[in-house]
Amino acid sequence: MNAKQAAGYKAAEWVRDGMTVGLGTGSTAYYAIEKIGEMVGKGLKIRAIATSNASEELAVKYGIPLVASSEVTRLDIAIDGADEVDPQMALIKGGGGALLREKLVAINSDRFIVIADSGKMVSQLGGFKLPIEIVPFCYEWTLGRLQERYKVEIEMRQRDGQLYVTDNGNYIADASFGKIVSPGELSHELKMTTGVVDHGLFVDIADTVIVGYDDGRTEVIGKKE
Ligand SMILES: O=C(CO)[C@H](O)[C@H](O)COP(=O)(O)O
Repeated sequence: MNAKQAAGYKAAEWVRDGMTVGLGTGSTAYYAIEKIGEMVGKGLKIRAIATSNASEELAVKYGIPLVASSEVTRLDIAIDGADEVDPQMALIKGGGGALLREKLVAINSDRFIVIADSGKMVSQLGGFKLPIEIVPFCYEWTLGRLQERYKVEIEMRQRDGQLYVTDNGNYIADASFGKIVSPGELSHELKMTTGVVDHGLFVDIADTVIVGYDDGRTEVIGKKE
């Protein structure tokens, strides 16, 4: 068992009969979805909302019943990966481009469990490029305003030589902050920038972090039991 698998499988222990579950995106969330699928196969009764088209496909593959957002007011639990986790459980997410749906699902869940291999734990956020989701209309102006304001390298994410397009039809700009001194302030400021839809800073959202290690051990850190 690898570190991501250990964390993903451990998180599935919090999923109980009758719950509505948010399914994250990425290679760590993959293992949680796989395990939950196995539990559903053995009779667990849940409904789920996926944070990306890719995770929705996985849920279908593993036989996890999906529910429309119109039928749900709140989720019981959401389980998702992260690119960086600091000691206050603030996160950088969005390496896989799903940050907007991930944040929507996380903030509408009674419990948000982050699953991460130990390499994601950092003393200060910012080593990983911060993904910022921006609208395609006049995106060059939004990019320019961000570069002017923060004076750090910010580049448009590309895939196959084209601008990367999110599941929501937006673009992503990746910002190399290096060190983020005040994640809360930056989060608020970015959110106030016209043209920015959302960004990958998740501050005061995570309830629990499950850290996975290469030897298969896990460590549970958190505000909630
Ligand atoms: O935020 C995400 C996707 O938008 C992922 O959760 C994050 O990038 C971590 O991915 P992985 O588990 O593959 O390392």
